[in-house]
Amino acid sequence: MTAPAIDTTHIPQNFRPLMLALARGGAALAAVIRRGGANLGAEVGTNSDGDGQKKLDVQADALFQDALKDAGLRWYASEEQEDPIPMQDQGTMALAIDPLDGSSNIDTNVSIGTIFAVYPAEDGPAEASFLRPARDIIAAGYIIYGPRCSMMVSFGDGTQFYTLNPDTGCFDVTNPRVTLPDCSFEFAINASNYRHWQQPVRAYIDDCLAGLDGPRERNFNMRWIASLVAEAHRILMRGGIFLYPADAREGYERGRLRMLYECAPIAMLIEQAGGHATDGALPILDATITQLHGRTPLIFGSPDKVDRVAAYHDLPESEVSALFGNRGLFRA
Ligand SMILES: O=P(O)(O)OC[C@H]1O[C@](O)(COP(=O)(O)O)[C@@H](O)[C@@H]1O
Ligand SMILES: [Mg+2]
Ligand SMILES: [Mg+2]
Repeated sequence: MTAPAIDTTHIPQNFRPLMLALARGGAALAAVIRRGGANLGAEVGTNSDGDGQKKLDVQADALFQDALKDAGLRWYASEEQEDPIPMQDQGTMALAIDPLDGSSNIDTNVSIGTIFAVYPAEDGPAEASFLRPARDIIAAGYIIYGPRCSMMVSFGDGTQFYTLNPDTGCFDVTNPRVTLPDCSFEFAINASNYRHWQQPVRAYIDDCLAGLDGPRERNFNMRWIASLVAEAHRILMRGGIFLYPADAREGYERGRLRMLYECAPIAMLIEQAGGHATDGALPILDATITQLHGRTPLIFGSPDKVDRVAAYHDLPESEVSALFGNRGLFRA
């Protein structure tokens, strides 16, 4: 007897067909990535949002669309497709997916991933299933293709952690309930955009960079992988904070990351593990999704760190502009 694609012990019954299909798709994509070659990182076009599409972006999209064809989905919405694809007339769920996240890392053999969000399918056009309060999300997850292939998934009752066993092809349970630890003083942000950031974000990063000599009175370390899945995985493993804020570049007024299939699912995984995820001020999941490919600023990680960023947004301009000001009075 062949092993199932994922240990379903902790997976609610109604999600099992979907999770088995996603696990089969993830294991198949992991094998493609492991094999490499075949110009997987070659630019082959642009998606609806004007982003360059790599060969592996397109291949991953086709692979998941095929893997999910009998998984009980009514709609499949992808970063790589302008409009949602109808799947099964009787499907009860609608899935949004970033089939390949971190695609600038394909050629460099750095961790990349897949992110997915699941909503109940509603009657009417596809938009009725996807354009809605983000809190309507019923499941979220990512698969990380790194030195190990792992999956994090939440069905609204904690965040579950699985790792693919390459000998059996099954995602085994690594931890059925992940708690975001708070033992890290690492921040992740693309610091090359410093001059484009708004003042509260600059003030937050200035204070981290000042280390022992600044208001935080401790040294910080920095990471930037340019792969949201890999950053989220590190933060779920050991804490810290990630920021992709809005900035002054044209087209970045709402940051870079997409609400439907990047930010909302990562926010659910982080919240369900005890962390916070905001747009700088408000929880990501308290927002309404208004566009299929719409963006939002995203800040997530350990609650005290994320809340500190929100507090900086509430400070008067004079306070965030001053080098340190009275910001040492914040304790977190
Ligand atoms: O190059 P930048 O601006 O730092 O952006 C990096 C971000 O872009 C992304 O790669 C976007 O995802 P895609 O690869 O799915 O387009 C994120 O994973 C990452 O956080
Ligand atoms: Mg992405
Ligand atoms: Mg992508």
